Amino acid sequence: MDVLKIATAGSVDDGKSTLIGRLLFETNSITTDKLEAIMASSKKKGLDYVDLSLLTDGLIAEREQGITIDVAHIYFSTPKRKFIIADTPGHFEYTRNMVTGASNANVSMILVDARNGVVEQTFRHFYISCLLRIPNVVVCVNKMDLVDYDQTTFEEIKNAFMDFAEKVRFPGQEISFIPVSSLYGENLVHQSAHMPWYNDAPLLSLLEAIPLEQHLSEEPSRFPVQYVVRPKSEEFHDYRAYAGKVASGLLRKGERVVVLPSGQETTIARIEKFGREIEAAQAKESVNVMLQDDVDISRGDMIVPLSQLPQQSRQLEATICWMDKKPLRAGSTYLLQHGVNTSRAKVSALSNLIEVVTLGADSTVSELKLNEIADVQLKTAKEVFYDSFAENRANGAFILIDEGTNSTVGVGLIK
Ligand SMILES: Nc1nc2c(ncn2[C@@H]2O[C@H](COP(=O)(O)OP(=O)(O)OP(=O)(O)O)[C@@H](O)[C@H]2O)c(=O)[nH]1
Repeated sequence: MDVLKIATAGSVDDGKSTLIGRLLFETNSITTDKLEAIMASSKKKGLDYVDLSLLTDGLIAEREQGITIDVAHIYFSTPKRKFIIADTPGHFEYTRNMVTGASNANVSMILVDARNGVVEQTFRHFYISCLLRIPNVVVCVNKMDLVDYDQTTFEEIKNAFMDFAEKVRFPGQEISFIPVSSLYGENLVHQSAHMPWYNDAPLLSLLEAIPLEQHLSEEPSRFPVQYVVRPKSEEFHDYRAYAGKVASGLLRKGERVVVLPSGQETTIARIEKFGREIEAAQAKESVNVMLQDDVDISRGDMIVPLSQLPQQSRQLEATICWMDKKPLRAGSTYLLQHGVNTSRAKVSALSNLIEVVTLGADSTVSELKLNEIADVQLKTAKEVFYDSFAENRANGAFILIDEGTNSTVGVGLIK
């Protein structure tokens, strides 16, 4: 069964936790003991309904204690599909979590409170969804019960959103709107009786029907080597394979390839998956690759087709989303992690600070503060073999790490 990855976003109190809780409840994804616990705490809080937001809020509390993960992943499934929701807190300063949670999402689900309409945070989340080239955006206009299920309110929000979206969306990006009430479970799994003017599918049906990305296999093929397989046993002493996950494209047996960074040419002799030979491996498949010639390969090297070589440089131009309290300044040095490779990188220039709401760009930038987005130029110590993010999501993104604290401080999308 395929898996749809959803990144959620909204401002504080838009109802994200309630929506996710309700979706889990209505798809029977909550265990009896959890449900009983939620019912008990709802009662204790004096509520006359079951507060399903307690379910995901509980996960967030667990996460905050755990410290190690920024984004909670919530799993559920229907007979048609499996779903993973990356739940990111809605607060302004947590946009960074949204960036890390959303980086390989199929869908960005953006919540809008029907009473407040489109707010700055909505623009920001949509802008980031576009930067990350998330192919589907679903805007849930929530709390429709609090605006008397009014169609005009919904249409106005939709128009305001689209006025902005038309300026930043990329070709092929799908945007849908659904009026919902998460508290009462309307238009989530079942059609709402209160909104007969809305004739499209409820949220779950829409999520079940979203096509998964097919284009990954059409991208240039990139195979980063995760480790070299050389069994110790006598019986296998000639066996040598390179294990990894195809980052993009299609890797074919018999294809002429180049090993980077060494530049040695060879041919793919055999591809194995779970010990069985296959003719080709596609994006996201984990396989062992065997080569015709004895080449020297180590972890972090990349196997690419001779006919589709990536760019190669020590100077990168990228759009950066900054995620650290300490601002980014020109001249600073970071660790740049690109796939399984790392290199030290120095910020040589900063430009075009994006004003997300007005879409203006300030060309004179001295520093980049938390949550800000701008263009940077980087000089790396090692050669980087990259594609532009627009061409190849997997090989066109990197993160910047602060060497002192070892934390991720920025996400870069290569131009
Ligand atoms: N009337 C009404 N209230 C709702 C609806 N959805 C959520 N709420 C209420 O709005 C408040 C905030 O909901 P949450 O689900 O906690 O909001 P959130 O977006 O997860 O908030 P954070 O976790 O702080 O980002 C709660 O009191 C919910 O009961 C809705 O559809 N209708």
